[in-house]
Amino acid sequence: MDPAAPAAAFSSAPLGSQMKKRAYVTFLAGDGDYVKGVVGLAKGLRKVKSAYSLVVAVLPDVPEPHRQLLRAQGCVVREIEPVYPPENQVQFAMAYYVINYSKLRIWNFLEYSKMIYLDADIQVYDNIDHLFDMPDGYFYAVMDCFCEKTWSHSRQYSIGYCQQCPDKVSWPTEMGSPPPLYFNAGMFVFEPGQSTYENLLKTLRMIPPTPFAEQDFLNMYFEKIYKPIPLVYNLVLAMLWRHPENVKLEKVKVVHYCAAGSKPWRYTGKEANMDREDIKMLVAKWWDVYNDESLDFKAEDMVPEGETCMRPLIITAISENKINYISAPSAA
Ligand SMILES: O=c1ccn([C@@H]2O[C@H](COP(=O)(O)OP(=O)(O)O)[C@@H](O)[C@H]2O)c(=O)[nH]1
Ligand SMILES: OC[C@H]1O[C@H](O[C@@H]2[C@@H](O)[C@H](O)[C@@H](O)[C@H](O)[C@@H]2O)[C@H](O)[C@@H](O)[C@H]1O
Repeated sequence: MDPAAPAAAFSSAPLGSQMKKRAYVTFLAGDGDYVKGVVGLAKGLRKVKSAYSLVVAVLPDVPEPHRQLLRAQGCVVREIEPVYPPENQVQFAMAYYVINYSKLRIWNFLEYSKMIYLDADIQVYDNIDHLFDMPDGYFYAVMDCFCEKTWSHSRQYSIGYCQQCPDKVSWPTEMGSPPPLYFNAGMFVFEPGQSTYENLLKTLRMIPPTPFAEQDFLNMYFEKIYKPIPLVYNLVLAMLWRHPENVKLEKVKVVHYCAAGSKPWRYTGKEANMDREDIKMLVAKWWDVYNDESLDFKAEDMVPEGETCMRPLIITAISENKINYISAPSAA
C-alpha cells in the first residue's frame, strides 16, 4: 500500500491481495493547472464507478499541496524521476513535450500487472474497466489523426494522407509502403515490466528525438504488438472537424481535450474550432464532473490500491466482520 495512500485502510490483508493488481495511471508535471485535469479525471472515474484506483506519477516539481489535493481525491501519488531524451536539436511539436518522456517511468510500476494510462487532459464518461480484460501481450491504443497543423513536419501531412481515411489520399507507391498504424499516446493499455522498462530506457538513449517526443518513441517501440482499439476510447478532439464521418459522439466513452484551446480549465473559446457547439458541450460536461461535490472522495469509495474488482466481496466481508475497515478520519 502506498504509504501516502488515503488513511482508510484494511486492518488485514485485503481479500484477493494475492491476485493480480490493476490500476489507472496518469502523469503530472509542474506546479500549474494540469492538477485540475487530474482531479477531474479522479472524479470522472468515480462517477463511472470504476473498480480501480488512479495512480498519479508526479515529477519532483509537483508541490506538496497539489499532492495532498490528489490524495484527498483518493489518488495514489507516486513520485518519479524525470526522463530526458538524448541531447538534441529537434523542434518538438510543443516545446514542453520534452517532459513527456518521463511517462516511461510507469513501466516500472511493477506491483501492477496491467494499467490503463490516461493523460491529465482526458475525461472518462463511461466505464472502461473491461479494457483490463483484453488479452495480455499487446499494446492497445486509439489511432491518431495526421491532419492537424501539429503534423506539418510529417510526410503524411505533406501529401494529405491520413490513416483515418486511407482511401481519400492513398499512399504513393513511389514513397514505399505506407507508415505503420500510429496511435495517440494520451491513452493506452499496457503491462508494466522490469525488462520492458529497462529496454525502453536503453533504446531511448539510442534514438534521435522527434517532434512528438515520447508518442513517436512509443509508436516505434511497440509497433509489432500495437493493437488499435475503437476511437470511442480516446476521442482526439480534432477528429470532430477532421473526420466527422468517423465519430458518433453519443457513443464516445473517453474524450481527449488535446486540441489547441480545448483544455477545459483554460478554455476561452477563442482558438480555431473552439466556438463549435460540440466543443462547448464537451467542455461544459467536463466542468459538470469537476464541480460535482458528490463525486469527491469518501472513505467508502476506497478500493485497496491496485486490487482487482473486489469491491462487492470486500463490502460483504466488511459487513460480515471478516475484515475490519478503518475508515479515514473525517475531514471535519
Ligand atoms: O505542464 C504540463 C504539461 C503536460 N503534463 C502532462 O503531460 C500530458 C501530455 O501533455 P498535453 O496534454 O499538453 O499534450 P496534448 O495531448 O495536449 O498534446 C498532460 O495531459 C499531463 O498529463 C503535465 O502534467 N503538466
Ligand atoms: O508528447 C507528445 C504528445 O502527443 C500527443 O499529443 C497530441 C496533440 O499534440 C495534438 O495536438 C495532436 O493533434 C495529436 O495528434 C497529438 O497526438 C499525446 O496526446 C500527448 O499525450 C503527448 O504524448
